[in-house]
Amino acid sequence: MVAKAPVITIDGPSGSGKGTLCQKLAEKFNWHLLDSGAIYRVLALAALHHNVELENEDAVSLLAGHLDVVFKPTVDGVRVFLEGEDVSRDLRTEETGNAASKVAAFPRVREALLRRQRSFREAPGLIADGRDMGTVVFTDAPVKIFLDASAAARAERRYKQLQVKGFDVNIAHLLAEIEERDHRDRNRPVAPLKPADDALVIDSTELDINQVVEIVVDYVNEKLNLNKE
Ligand SMILES: Nc1ncnc2c1ncn2[C@@H]1O[C@H](COP(=O)(O)OP(=O)(O)O)[C@@H](O)[C@H]1O
Ligand SMILES: Nc1ccn([C@H]2C[C@H](O)[C@@H](COP(=O)(O)OP(=O)(O)O)O2)c(=O)n1
Repeated sequence: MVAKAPVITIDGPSGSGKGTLCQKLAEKFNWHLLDSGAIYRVLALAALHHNVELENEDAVSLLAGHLDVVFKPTVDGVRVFLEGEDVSRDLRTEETGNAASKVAAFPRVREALLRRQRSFREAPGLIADGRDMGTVVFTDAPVKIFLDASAAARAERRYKQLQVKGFDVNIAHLLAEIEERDHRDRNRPVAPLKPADDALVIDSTELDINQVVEIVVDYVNEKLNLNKE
């Protein structure tokens, strides 16, 4: 039997730094990258484009099974196309994040997206970013990380990030949205946001991104014996 490619799962709440960490790990190890949140975000946009109500589980799971999404790496990062249209900018708003969190609460939607997410697992390895990467999608991953930070720190990070991108944002509003999304993601009955039993939990509230990367790279090297070949 051919051994499956290794996976490093990075789960955690919004603004904890998952995307930034995953990008750096993918570059360092030259592994593939799965941004599972982007798939839920694209699905939410598809529902809006097709006038499908976010509360309609039947219709949204049907859309999930037929989602026409393409991730195109460019020099400025990955661009995302929904049915041929570049939706990269719409994808990153808090409204889209919130809508994604709503459709992601449906069990049949999650089921419909499982195979698509697992298809990203290819040699030499995969860095998987999300909420349930270590608990549901890649339970056999040899390295699992749960990245956390206080809600206030995460709202401030998101505020700066969106401001730089030219979005008109309000920090109190962002904090309220992050708390609402956390609550929904952590309390849904299927695949709730929580650390896997075998995950290393890192609280990044007082750490900068380079410190987080260093902790994770040391842990990966130890777990996968990358330095001992
Ligand atoms: N440890 C950290 N300290 C300060 N800022 C961070 C840290 N990690 C990430 N950031 C910044 O916070 C913002 C949100 O990070 P991101 O990786 O998009 O989080 P997530 O994918 O978990 O939502 C980005 O602008 C990123 O540069
Ligand atoms: N594996 C995943 C990834 C995202 N989701 C849902 C829940 C999240 O609130 C939304 C958006 O996720 P995303 O990772 O893009 O959001 P952040 O960048 O962390 O703000 O999608 C999920 O349920 N399971």
